[in-house]
Amino acid sequence: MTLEDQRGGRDALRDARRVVVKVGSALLTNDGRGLDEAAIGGWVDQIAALHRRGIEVVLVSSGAVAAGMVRLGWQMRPSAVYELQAAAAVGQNGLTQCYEHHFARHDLLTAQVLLTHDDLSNRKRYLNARSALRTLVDLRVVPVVNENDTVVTDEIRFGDNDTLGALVANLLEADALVILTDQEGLFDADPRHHSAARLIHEGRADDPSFVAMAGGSGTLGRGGMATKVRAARLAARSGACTAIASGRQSEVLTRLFDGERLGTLLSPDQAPMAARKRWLAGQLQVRGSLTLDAGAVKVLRDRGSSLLPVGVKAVSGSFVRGDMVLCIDEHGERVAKGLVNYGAEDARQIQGQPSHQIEAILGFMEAPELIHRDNLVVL
Ligand SMILES: Nc1ncnc2c1ncn2[C@@H]1O[C@H](COP(=O)(O)OP(=O)(O)O)[C@@H](O)[C@H]1O
Ligand SMILES: N[C@@H](CCC(=O)OP(=O)(O)O)C(=O)O
Repeated sequence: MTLEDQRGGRDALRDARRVVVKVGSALLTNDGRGLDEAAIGGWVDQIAALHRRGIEVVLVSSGAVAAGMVRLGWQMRPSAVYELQAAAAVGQNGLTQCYEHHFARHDLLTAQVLLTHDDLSNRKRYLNARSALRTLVDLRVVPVVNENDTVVTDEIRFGDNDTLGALVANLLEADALVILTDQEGLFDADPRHHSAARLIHEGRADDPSFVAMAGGSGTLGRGGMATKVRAARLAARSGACTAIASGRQSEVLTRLFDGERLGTLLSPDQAPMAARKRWLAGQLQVRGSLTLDAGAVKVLRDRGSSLLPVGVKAVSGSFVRGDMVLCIDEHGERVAKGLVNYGAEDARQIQGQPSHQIEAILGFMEAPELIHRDNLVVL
């Protein structure tokens, strides 16, 4: 990797506007039990500082099981999935309270968002989660995301919130994913077992040699570095770079976003916008098509605008909200592809109408656009 590449990678963090910060269990708990409230307060202070700089932050936080164990008076982390789920359900309240308390010191509101991996692969729920998170972020609220542990089993068993962090970065097309853990970053071997292990400073997210270096966790049943490297690959698909760093380093977040060379930075192999568009285009099968009038074709192509119902002349196919549809011009030529906000029946009713009429026609309004520009790829 050239010096130029290294600088470029760190610049991506310095220029980031929307970021996902994932705080792992290994870090949140001192000894695998209970929350390290003072440390949480420190990360909250840094996130608040990023907020003041105008950076939008979504937090993905583990720690529910650990907090629940303390509340229930359990000394040992249970191995039965149903007990882990019970602990997570009890502990999630403590986790939420802790974040709420610390963010309130900075006059910031938090929102609890519990998701499963399935929510993010189902198209409709994907769009719902996306619009809810975006609205929260626009309202300057800090979403605190965790796995919905009472309805999943695999994730709680493998303790992997790294993947969830990457999926949220994809969902929001974040510029960066920061994974805070108990190690300084990715080493060329597990530093717990190899004292001579060396820190990887920068690399490509899809470099296969990193997968070989990354081992499991020190603690039974957690993802370790392997899930972090995989998360970096996943995040790169929508153009996000991933930083893996120690949450114990002072001012780690603010320093990373100042462009300081901390931890490991894994970058996408494509320019973020190209990666983002390719990711969107490759998402799904096309389920239908919208025929656009000449004015809509022009604003989509020239200005990258959203598609409003007023610019649609015909709707074909049967699709539901969240499906991918093709936009064509009046001669049948392909113009764009995107995730549609309304199902085919509703789209037929609102085609050609101004957005302020949507509610009167359908009795509800999901969004003023038929396809939001962020969900649209011009072909
Ligand atoms: N190559 C590696 N570099 C750094 N840490 C590694 C590596 N391979 C395995 N690990 C282990 O991964 C652990 C961090 O993962 P994990 O315990 O799942 O943390 P978290 O709860 O923050 O997700 C480290 O404590 C370390 O023992
Ligand atoms: N969702 C669970 C476990 C998630 C978890 O531990 O993930 P990780 O931080 O990646 O090791 C919790 O909040 O305790």
